[in-house]
Order: sequence, then C-alpha cells, then structure tokens
Amino acid sequence: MNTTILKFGGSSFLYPDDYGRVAGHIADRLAAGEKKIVAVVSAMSGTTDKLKAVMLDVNKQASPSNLDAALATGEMLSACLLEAAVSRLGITVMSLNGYSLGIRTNSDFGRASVESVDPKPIIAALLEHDVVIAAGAQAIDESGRLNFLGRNSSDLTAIVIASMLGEHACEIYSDVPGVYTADPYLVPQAQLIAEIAYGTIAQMSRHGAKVLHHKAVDYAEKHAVAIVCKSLTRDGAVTGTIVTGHGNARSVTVARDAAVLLCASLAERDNLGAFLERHDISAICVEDNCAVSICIMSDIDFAMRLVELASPRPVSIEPRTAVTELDSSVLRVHLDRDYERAVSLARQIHERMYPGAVAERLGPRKDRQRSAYRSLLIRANKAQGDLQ
Ligand SMILES: Nc1ncnc2c1ncn2[C@@H]1O[C@H](COP(=O)(O)OP(=O)(O)O)[C@@H](O)[C@H]1O
Ligand SMILES: N[C@@H](CC(=O)OP(=O)(O)O)C(=O)O
Repeated sequence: MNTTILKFGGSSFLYPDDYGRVAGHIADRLAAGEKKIVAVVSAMSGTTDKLKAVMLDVNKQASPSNLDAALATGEMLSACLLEAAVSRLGITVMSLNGYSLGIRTNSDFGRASVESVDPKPIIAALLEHDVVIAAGAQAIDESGRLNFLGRNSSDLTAIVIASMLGEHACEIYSDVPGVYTADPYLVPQAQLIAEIAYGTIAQMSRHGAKVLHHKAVDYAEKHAVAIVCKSLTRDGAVTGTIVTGHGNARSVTVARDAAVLLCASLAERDNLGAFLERHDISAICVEDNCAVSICIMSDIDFAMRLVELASPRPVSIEPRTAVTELDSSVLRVHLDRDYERAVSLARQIHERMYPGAVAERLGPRKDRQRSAYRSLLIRANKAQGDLQ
C-alpha cells in the first residue's frame, strides 16, 4: 500500500485552531492524489512539561512506568483532536495510540528502545480509513505496559512507522523548515542546510539540536528512510532539509539543560562514561573548573536515574548550558552557568565559522507558553457556560 507518512511536532499545535490547519493540509494532500496518509502527532506545545510537573507534585517518587503512562496522555489527546479535525472534513479517519500501534519496546521506562514491530494494526486501520493518526513517543513493552520513548521522540515513532510500512521517506513538520547551522531562534545568522548526512544531524541532535531526535535519525539511517524536514506556512508546505547519506556542515549547538557530573577521580569518570555508553547515552569528558567531570546533553532524566541507581556514592550534578562546535574533524564543548552568555558565545563561534552570513527572515517565534492546552480549557469552560 502506498502511504505518505507525516509527523507534526508540538510546535505545530500551539492553539486549538492549529488542528484544523493541519487537517486542511492532510485534505489537500488527499485531493492532490495521495491515497493513504499516516500522521504522527506530538502533544500540544508545553503539555508534556505540565503533565510531568503535575505528576511530580502529586508524588516526587512516582514510578517511571507511572510517569510514562501520564506523559503519553499528551500525545493521546493530540491524536484525538486531529482525528476530530480530519473527520470534520468528511474524511475517513481513526487514531491509534501506544497500545495499538504495533510497536514493542524494552522496559526502559522514560526512554524505551524499539525491539520489534508489527505493521498489521496500522495496515488494518488503513484498509478501512484514508487517514490514520498515530500518537507519537509511546509504545508498549513485552507485558503490555505503556512507555515513553523519550523527550522529542515522536520523530522516532514516525520513522519506525515509515520503515514498518516499507516507505522510503518520512516528512517531519516543525516551526522551522529544516536543519540550520545553529538554532535560528538563538543565532539569527544561522544558515539552512539543504541536504545533510544522517551522522552529522544525529551528532548535532545529541548535542542539543532538538529539531530532529537522534534515535529517529539513527533508525532512519539503519532502515534507509530519507527524512524530509518541512514547515507549514500560509502558502503551503515548504521543504527545508533532506536528511540522506550525504551532506556535511559545520554547526554550533546550544544545550540549555546539560548536566555536568563531578567525579572523584579519573577512574570513576572512565567507569561512568563506559556505563553511560553501554546504555546508549552520549556523555563527554569535560574540564569544568578543573574538576574531573562528564557532561550529558540528551536523555538527561533517564541518564540521571540510571546514574543514581548504579553509582556507589551520590554523584554531584551541576546544571550548565553547553555550547558545542561541530566540524567533520572538531568537537569542542564549552560550558557556562549563564545561559545568555552561552548564547552570545554560540553567536561568536558561528560568526567565526560563517563570516558575514546574513540573517534569514524567519518571523518571530510564536509564544509557546500561551499553550494550546490553556486555550482549550478556556474554550471548554466557555462551552460549558453556554450550555448552562
Ligand atoms: N540546528 C537547528 N536547526 C533548526 N532548529 C533547531 C536547531 N537547533 C535547535 N533547533 C530548535 O528546534 C526547534 C524545533 O524542535 P521542537 O521544538 O522539538 O519542534 P517540534 O515540536 O515541531 O518537534 C526549533 O524551533 C529550534 O528552536
Ligand atoms: N511531547 C513530547 C514528545 C515529542 O516528540 O515532542 P516534539 O515532537 O514536540 O519534539 C515531548 O515534549 O518531549
């Protein structure tokens, strides 16, 4: 079956009306001749953080599986909302979530890894409907418990679905049209990269370029799925970057929530580094105020839990912003306690890499804090008032 796979991240859903906008794009694609569409969605912008905060408010020691089941509800609601918006246009549609997507993982709650896939549930849904909406970032383990694949991991769900359906491309929509030489909202002179190799963007992602999830990129490379990065504008979809086997670019990344673990000795640092590597967590040995330390920039909550469980003594952890210069031959990490200073360093490094680069007009970033979740509640309250 010829199926188009689209993924819409949280940045696509800032307000309830955005579901209608995305549904309109799906309808246009069908009208243009595409037969079947799977759309993978993330939670509305800001929702996952809110769900996490509420859970930890109720119980700071909530079990990892309990926390995962709560976080996954953000994507489940988003899938229901897009299903509602698509069906309103008279299109046959159904939504699936982690329980029914056919993706099995291990039981590493918080950042579970895909172990096997079964395309039958999605194919069955596609035989009866033109559009299937999939809740991203979630799956079930061997015993049927729901888990979360990690922060920003709906990209991974989309690539896994593309690969299990035998498709060779997956379109990922965000608030930026593609991968830039730096976060364009922090470094206005950042340049859009038209074509980039899997390995290059995976490394950028591990160092804080959250535009694509590193595990999604690794999975796409392994299963030969090309990633097409896009953005929905008033004039339609714009393609910014294609991730394939080619394309290199120097870049600067900024990881705001990096964690620096201070070690007692070089031996402890080496052991910790090897331990994290065995769990597929990128950790970099760094000099921080002459201390022997190791820095983690992605999967931080998951990594911290592993370190806490495995370490014979409490490891002290310092929050930092990490700025990484990436080149085919250079990987240099700078740490700063102060976020603004770190951003200004990133701009200087970028100017050195791309002297005189001109800023592209990207438009102001929409206020993600005024989340869709809040406007939905306001609307629901108003609707209830109207009914009374
Ligand atoms: N090198 C980069 N290129 C493009 N975007 C980047 C880069 N580094 C960081 N970003 C950030 O990634 C964001 C998109 O990722 P994310 O917020 O997870 O979007 P979505 O919710 O659509 O998945 C952009 O708004 C941008 O601020
Ligand atoms: N909503 C989840 C998963 C996700 O993939 O988000 P996004 O696609 O917006 O990066 C998170 O915030 O981590």
